[in-house]
Amino acid sequence: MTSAAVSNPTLFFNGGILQGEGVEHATRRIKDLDNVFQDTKVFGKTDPETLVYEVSSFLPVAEGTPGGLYFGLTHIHPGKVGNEYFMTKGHFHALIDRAEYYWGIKGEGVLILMNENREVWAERMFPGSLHFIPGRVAHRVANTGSQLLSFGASWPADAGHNYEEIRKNGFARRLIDKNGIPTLI
Ligand SMILES: O=P(O)(O)OC[C@H]1O[C@H](O)[C@H](O)[C@@H](O)[C@@H]1O
Ligand SMILES: [Fe+2]
Repeated sequence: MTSAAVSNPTLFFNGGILQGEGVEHATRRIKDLDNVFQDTKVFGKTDPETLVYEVSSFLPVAEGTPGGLYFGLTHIHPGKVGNEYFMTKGHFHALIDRAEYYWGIKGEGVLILMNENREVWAERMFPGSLHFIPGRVAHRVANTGSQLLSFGASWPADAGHNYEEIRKNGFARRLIDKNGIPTLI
């Protein structure tokens, strides 16, 4: 029981699923990830319907609203295309100076970052890890474990996504499984 002034939250994540009014769900399958993985031969032979990651997001204001804040929960399935881990497309923000937080909730992964000079670095992601992604830095997450990787995200509503740059030129380094060890090459 709660008093009139103390209500239940309208959003919650239960067992990793973001629920509430206005929550949107999206899936990314192999067929949606053209130009993401290096091994095009193995990619072409992979079932196009294979689920790679799922994103649920709460977008309370219209995209582009200054001062608005978005929330996302992403689940990346374990798997590889050749020796490269399942990962997100990755993007710069359309308003490139906008920053973002990611944080690890479940599983093991690596956050891959790249600045505008195409310098790449990476941070280990695990339950409780917190990642501040400054503006002007592209970001992508790979699931390096054998379980689902779940992470949260929060970013400004006017940040937008610039996928084109990464789709065309990729990241300057790739994270591969080298004898069982996640390695940036
Ligand atoms: O957009 P991607 O690069 O595919 O990454 C997947 C998603 O990860 C996080 O949840 C981000 O905050 C979302 O904005 C993004 O859409
Ligand atoms: Fe982002």
